[in-house]
Amino acid sequence: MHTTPRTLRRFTRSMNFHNDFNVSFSKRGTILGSDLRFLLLNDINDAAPSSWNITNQGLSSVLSRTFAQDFGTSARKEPPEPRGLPWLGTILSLIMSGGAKKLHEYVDNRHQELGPVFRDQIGPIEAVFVNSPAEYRKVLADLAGNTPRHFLPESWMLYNEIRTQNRGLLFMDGEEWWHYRKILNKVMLKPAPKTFFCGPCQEAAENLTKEWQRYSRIGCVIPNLEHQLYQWSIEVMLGTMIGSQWHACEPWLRRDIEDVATILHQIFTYTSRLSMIPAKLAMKLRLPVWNKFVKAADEVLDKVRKLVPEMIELSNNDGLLQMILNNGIRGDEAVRIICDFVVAAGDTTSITMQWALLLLSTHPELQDQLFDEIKNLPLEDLLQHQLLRYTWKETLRLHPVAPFLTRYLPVDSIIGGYFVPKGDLIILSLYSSGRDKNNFLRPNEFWPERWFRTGEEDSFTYRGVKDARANVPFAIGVRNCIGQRLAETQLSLTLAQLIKNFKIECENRDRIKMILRMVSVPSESIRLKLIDREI
Ligand code: HEM
Repeated sequence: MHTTPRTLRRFTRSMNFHNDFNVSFSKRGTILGSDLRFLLLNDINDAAPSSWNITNQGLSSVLSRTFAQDFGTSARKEPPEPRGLPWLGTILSLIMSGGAKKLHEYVDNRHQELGPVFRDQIGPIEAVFVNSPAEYRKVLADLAGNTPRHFLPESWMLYNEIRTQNRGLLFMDGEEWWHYRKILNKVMLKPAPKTFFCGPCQEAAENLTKEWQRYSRIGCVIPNLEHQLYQWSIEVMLGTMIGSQWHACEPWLRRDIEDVATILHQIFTYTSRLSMIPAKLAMKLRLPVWNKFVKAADEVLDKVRKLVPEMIELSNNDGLLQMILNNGIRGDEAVRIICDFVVAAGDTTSITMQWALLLLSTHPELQDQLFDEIKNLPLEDLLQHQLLRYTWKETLRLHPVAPFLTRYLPVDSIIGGYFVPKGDLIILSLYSSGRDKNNFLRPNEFWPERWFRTGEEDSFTYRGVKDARANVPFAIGVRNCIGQRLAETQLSLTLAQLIKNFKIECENRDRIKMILRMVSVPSESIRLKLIDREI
């Protein structure tokens, strides 16, 4: 029998288990199994008061109690594992099922074979995969701790290291992350920001519509759809930063928007290619893809770094940028945070919009219904329009931009009845839970109306949803998406604007599949055709 690293690790784990785990029953943390900051964020959408300092000691006692409760009723069981080869794990099975671009399907099949929790080693990455709505909340909100840590692409970590770059929220950890996150929660996740997101989002929606009318009028397919939507999402991000002055300075910044969109697009392509090779090896071998990645990352960060002071000059007090500065984030700190906003916003909203347009093209009757219901609504009412919201919500269920959410757990835990030692990587399989018949009726169907509720406020049911917790495309807990409100506003207003002006068709919709290139993207360029609506 081979003694694989995995066998050794298991042995070590079993030896350490009783020593490592400190079951303490401190009186701190009275809300058992819940992260206090999470409750605060999700109930009132605000940050914790700065005086409220939850210590790690307090946290570990809360977590210890959660664990102790679970552990009291569960025997210590290891998650099931597929058969793999020593050192390589199951990477060959993944390659045979289509490679990294089909990882979501590979993982889905494994869940069907091994259940909602399993452990796998895919090449250098070993993780516990979880597909269980009840466990999602537990992992993201309870077990991940006060300053959750997530997995980051090795290529980006290495880049930051060789360039000694300090980066924004996405790359921060611990108390540093919480310091900035608290401030940004206040500015970006309070209910009010919707109103200051509205102007730039609507302006970008109108610009996109005007641009696309050029193609609808001559009856041709929208050229470079992917690139145009990258530009649209960067325009929204910069517009939100600048505020009401945006309209006046947008023409000056148009060239910058185009440049940033082009480079960002390249970065995602290179990052995704690098995810197949150890980044250090790619760097040592000076592979062209590594060199191109570094050049593109240098260019985009440099460009945004130069743009920020210009934007500060141009902006009014009502832009996100001034709000960030007024709340005490200054100079280089603001620059690095904004750089990462631009990077994080670039692909997420643009790719979600591509999927939404593709799905709408298969449902002309839904387009007509939406058109009739929204054509005369003012902006604020558009944001409240349920079917419009459910359209992008349903899009994200079927095509979550981030099909896997990741957390490193700070304490030994029980997940789905299985023991998971602290420090292990947990991967939540959103793609699988979004298409699971246990969670959704007719799970593979695009059916936005499924989200309509019936019954009383405290005992409602959904038309086609059995377990709404299975759909968390922006994550939940303290480390959820900081751009969620902005993305929601942007998606609702732009979809509304496009539906009001066009009938949406697609020439190649039957050929398009979902593949992974870091995020979930269409397998080929969508050939979108727009027909002007008679208003
Ligand atoms: C459809 C659009 C979007 C989706 C589905 C999405 C999804 C997510 C998810 C799932 C996370 C959490 C990652 C984790 O749990 O580790 C996240 C984090 C983040 N998102 Fe978004 N996002 C979207 C749009 C945006 C936009 C427009 C921005 C611009 C401000 C943004 C900025 C960020 C940042 C900075 C983080 C890191 C937060 C932190 O670590 O504290 N996102 N996003």
